[in-house]
Amino acid sequence: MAPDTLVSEKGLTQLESVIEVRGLWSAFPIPGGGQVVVHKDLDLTVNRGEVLTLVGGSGTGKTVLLRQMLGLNTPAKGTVTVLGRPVAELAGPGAAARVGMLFQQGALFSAFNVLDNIAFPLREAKALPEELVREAALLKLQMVGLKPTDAHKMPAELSGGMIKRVALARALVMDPPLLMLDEPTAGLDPDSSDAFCDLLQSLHQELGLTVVMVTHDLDTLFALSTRVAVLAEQRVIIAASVEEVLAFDHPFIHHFFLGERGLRAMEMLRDRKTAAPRNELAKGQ
Ligand SMILES: Nc1ncnc2c1ncn2[C@@H]1O[C@H](COP(=O)(O)OP(=O)(O)OP(=O)(O)O)[C@@H](O)[C@H]1O
Repeated sequence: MAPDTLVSEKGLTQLESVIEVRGLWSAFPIPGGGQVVVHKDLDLTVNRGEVLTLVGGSGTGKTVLLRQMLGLNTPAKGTVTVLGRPVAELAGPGAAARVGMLFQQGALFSAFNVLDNIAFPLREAKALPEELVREAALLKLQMVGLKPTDAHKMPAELSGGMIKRVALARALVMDPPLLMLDEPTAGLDPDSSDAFCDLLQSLHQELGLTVVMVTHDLDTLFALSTRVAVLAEQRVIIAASVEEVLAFDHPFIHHFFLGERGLRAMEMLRDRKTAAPRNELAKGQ
């Protein structure tokens, strides 16, 4: 069976790809001459409605791959297509309507209050009158579990979990179909991390989002991923279900998943399989 097909109740269904990375080479010049090649002939497909998690050792190029999928880095060779168009077209006006990005540090504007941070992409697009901009931003504020009374708080007054929620509301303010998350739960305590995972999962289901995520956190990976792509040897060595990835024989996979914390997370996965499935959308793909 082709990798991008699955058998549904209705028969064989072709999955719709949202991102296609083909033959990608990413390289950076080294001071004094030469270059470091991060990706070499890398292929990856992201399908509509999935939560695809990128994992790999430090320096394997996860962030560079996310940046390539946002059009922020330029391929040395190969192509990146997002929503059927060359990724270079993503940059510039209207980009936030196509892809929402949650950066690792939240990256809020410290001089703007919560509401103005959320409203920023809408104001920049100059597509709506001010009244509607405020209304849309307030709606997203509530969607991420914040209260209207939080609207006028400044970033310095917020907890780590609240900063992530504001950054998420801002990433979603233009209703993009595609969301990229770089270490979404990094820096959060376990309770805030679980709460943020639950929020991401319910938004993924309610909004039908396609999500690409980089994370080192196995709890987050197991809670959210419908597929996992492993970066090693300058390419994606496997992109498959968690179970298939676990069965794949590679030193990084052994180290990452089968160490002490990996075994704990796998127990979680087993518990999850015996309980009601958390991700209905993943099932319906
Ligand atoms: N702008 C740049 N100039 C030069 N080298 C870069 C640049 N951006 C990334 N690199 C190099 O590319 C490699 C991959 O970096 P990247 O940040 O994507 O790794 P990563 O897999 O996300 O790592 P980590 O898990 O540690 O965050 C690293 O060797 C990094 O030094």
